[in-house]
Amino acid sequence: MQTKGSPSCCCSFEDYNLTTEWLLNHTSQRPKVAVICGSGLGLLADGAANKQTFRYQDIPNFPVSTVAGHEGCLVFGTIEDTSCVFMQGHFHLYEGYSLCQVTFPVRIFKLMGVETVLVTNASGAICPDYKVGDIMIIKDHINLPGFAGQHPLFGPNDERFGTRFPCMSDAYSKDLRRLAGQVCSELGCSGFLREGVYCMVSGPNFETIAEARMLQVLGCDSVGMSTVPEVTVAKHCGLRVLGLSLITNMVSLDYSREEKVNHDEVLQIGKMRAEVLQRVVTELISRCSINTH
Ligand SMILES: O=P(O)(O)O[C@H]1O[C@H](CO)[C@@H](O)[C@H]1O
Ligand code: HPA
Repeated sequence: MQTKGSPSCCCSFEDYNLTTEWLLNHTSQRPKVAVICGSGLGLLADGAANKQTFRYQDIPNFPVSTVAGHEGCLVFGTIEDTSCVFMQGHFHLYEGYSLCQVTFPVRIFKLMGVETVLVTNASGAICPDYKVGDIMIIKDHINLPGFAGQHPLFGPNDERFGTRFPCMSDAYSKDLRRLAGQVCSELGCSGFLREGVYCMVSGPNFETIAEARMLQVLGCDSVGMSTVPEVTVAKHCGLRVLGLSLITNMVSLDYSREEKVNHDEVLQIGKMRAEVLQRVVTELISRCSINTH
């Protein structure tokens, strides 16, 4: 496999197979649900039992995490009867990885037998009604880097994973969104629960005010630097997807606003909401298997 910075797909089917075989030989878990933990949200794995952890650097072909708040561990475990795998830390374009590398784990999960992917992230609110600490069920997304030619499915299509032209109008499972809404209200989160449109930007800088205003005009409710590539690849290979975004900051839409966003603040809000998010994720997973596609 090529290293950082490749423009289009740099992973062959053999690369995916080798990593899958390695993992299947090193764990007896056969996960049905994968959870991708966003910035500061690695604690989501704490709800699992019978945990077995691998550091990314020890897994053949796996990229490594380079950003604070991303532990860089793959954790297998069980929640009730459901076997799961948690990515404590995911990868970003701004780290210098190609989108093929960013999405590499998703295809590994598919080959391991995963059926459902739960993506989580930290994002900034564009919608002025949102508040810091809100949990947003992702209803839809805008792939801004994709418009500029940065797309994880660029290059020859491998039909073993999916079709050349995947449909994205139902990227986020309606059933799972409904279930997430139910679980959140049962756990007392209705007061800070939202549903909205997430927009991916490449980062690593946070938005200028003019950019933020543009995103608002485009219909975005929140903005972040991840998730969309993983969801696109997951949907391409037939996985069902649920996305939860934690609103960690308000994006400045106004030149008179003095606050400046920074990554430490993002991680701090992650810590503040980690426990409640963990309960939501654990409950969702325990109910996932009894809910069909
Ligand atoms: O999307 P995740 O990785 O959760 O994190 C978000 O927070 C980081 C910026 O603080 C960026 O990585 C952005 O994408
Ligand atoms: N912008 C982009 N990415 C982010 C933000 C933001 O305000 N907050 C967390 N990730």
